[in-house]
Amino acid sequence: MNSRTLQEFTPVKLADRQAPKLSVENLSKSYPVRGDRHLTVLENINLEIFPREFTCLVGASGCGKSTLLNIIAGLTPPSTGKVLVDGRSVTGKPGSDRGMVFQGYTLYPWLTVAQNIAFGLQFQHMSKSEQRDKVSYFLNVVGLEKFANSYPKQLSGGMKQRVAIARALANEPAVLLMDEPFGALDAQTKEQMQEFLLELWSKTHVTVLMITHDVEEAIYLSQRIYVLSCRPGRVKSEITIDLPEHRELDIKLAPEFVAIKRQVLQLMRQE
Ligand SMILES: Nc1ncnc2c1ncn2[C@@H]1O[C@H](COP(=O)(O)OP(=O)(O)OP(=O)(O)O)[C@@H](O)[C@H]1O
Repeated sequence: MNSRTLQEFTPVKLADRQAPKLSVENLSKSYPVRGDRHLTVLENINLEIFPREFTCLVGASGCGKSTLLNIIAGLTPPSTGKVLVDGRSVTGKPGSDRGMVFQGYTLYPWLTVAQNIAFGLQFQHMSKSEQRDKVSYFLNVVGLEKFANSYPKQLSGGMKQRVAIARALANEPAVLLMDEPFGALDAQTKEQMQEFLLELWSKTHVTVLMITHDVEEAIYLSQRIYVLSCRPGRVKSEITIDLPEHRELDIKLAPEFVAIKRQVLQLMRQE
């Protein structure tokens, strides 16, 4: 395989931060409402996401999280401000720089698991054998080798999201954007997927920006959390999650975890 392998990724301590991988600068979004009035959904948002960091954006329902992620992905235009990946302004749909995983299952039902993962690769200059190598590599990464020839309808919800994550990772995005990827899963599968995602991140150290309204999920997965205020959505607080990088699910019961959860919930309740 020509592309880098997962083993080549090594974690970077927050203290050794490089230039941000993704920045959002002075971004606002308004929608026209009746007459000549406007509804401001996002106001003057500034974010920096650093290489190999897992960052979550939390906020109450309706505060503009999906709108912000869709703007970063290029699916919705901002009213003002800009989004930069590696210092370059980005426009247009998600591509090789920004991979996207949505809450709903977005696999192509007529394609097998392997074909779904390969989907984006056909648009890259890559030979068939390179594509095959890459697909089997990412099938292995998400633990679905035995399901390569299955169709999405034969998979559970958690497995479908693993395929969606593998498809996004196969394009080697600079940043992986995730919009409530486990929102549709039952509580037990959700925890299994959180464990899976954290393990995957510790192997790949891919740069992730994920939105969720589940505070526990955000703390468990992230190194840093941005808390959004509501109406309009503004960055209310930035919290560094000072927990060990290797986390078991039981950490959710640890006093230091509960203290961070209390802090974040209090910030959200003040809305
Ligand atoms: N196309 C649109 N036109 C007008 N208002 C919109 C449009 N899209 C979103 N909004 C408004 O923007 C606000 C933020 O919506 P958004 O879906 O981004 O919030 P959210 O934080 O992701 O919510 P949730 O957690 O419930 O998914 C809402 O008040 C919504 O009604």
